[in-house]
Amino acid sequence: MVVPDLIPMQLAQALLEEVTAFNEQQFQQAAIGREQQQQQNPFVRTDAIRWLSQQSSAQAQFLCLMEQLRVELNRRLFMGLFDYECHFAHYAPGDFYKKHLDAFKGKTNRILSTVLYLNPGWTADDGGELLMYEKDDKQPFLKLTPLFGQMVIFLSERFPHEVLAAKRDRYSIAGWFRVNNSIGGAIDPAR
Ligand SMILES: O=C(O)CCC(=O)C(=O)O
Ligand SMILES: [Fe+2]
Repeated sequence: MVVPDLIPMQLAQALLEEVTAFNEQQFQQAAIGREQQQQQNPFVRTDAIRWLSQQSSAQAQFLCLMEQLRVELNRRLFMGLFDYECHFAHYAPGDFYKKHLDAFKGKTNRILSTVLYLNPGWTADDGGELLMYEKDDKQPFLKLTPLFGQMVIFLSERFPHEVLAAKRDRYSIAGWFRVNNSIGGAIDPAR
């Protein structure tokens, strides 16, 4: 699902101002894999991330809206979503994220992926598209320009996707609605 304006434009603007004001030390190099198996792999992805928290009113407002969406998805679609985690992402010119799934069946608590784009004045010529694939297809069924304020929402286990390199700095908030897999003393999600 692609939604052009899920959140108020003023809030998207405030989030953009925050993400562009962070310096390099306030980002971390993005990794792949879960918890202890986490590793950095510059052949797979080269973006930098920073997890959202209640540290600013814009972040708190965004998390609050996503909480409302979680409750509504559970109410109307019985998705059993337990929580939501998300991070800012900065792709410098040339950065990419190769084709991947956000979750693997039976090995995940991530159910629904969301990406909010924070790139005013982005044109087709800037690159940085999100390519979405059906299972084993070689050709994407969707090539999405990361337009300001636009959010894409998709099933984490279902759609492989990739981020093409861009000519400009590319900003977004990537997030995941998760289920609670805690069982027999093993707490999952961890936090
Ligand atoms: O930024 C995007 O368009 C997608 C990012 C992504 O696939 C991820 O962070 O898992
Ligand atoms: Fe992804």
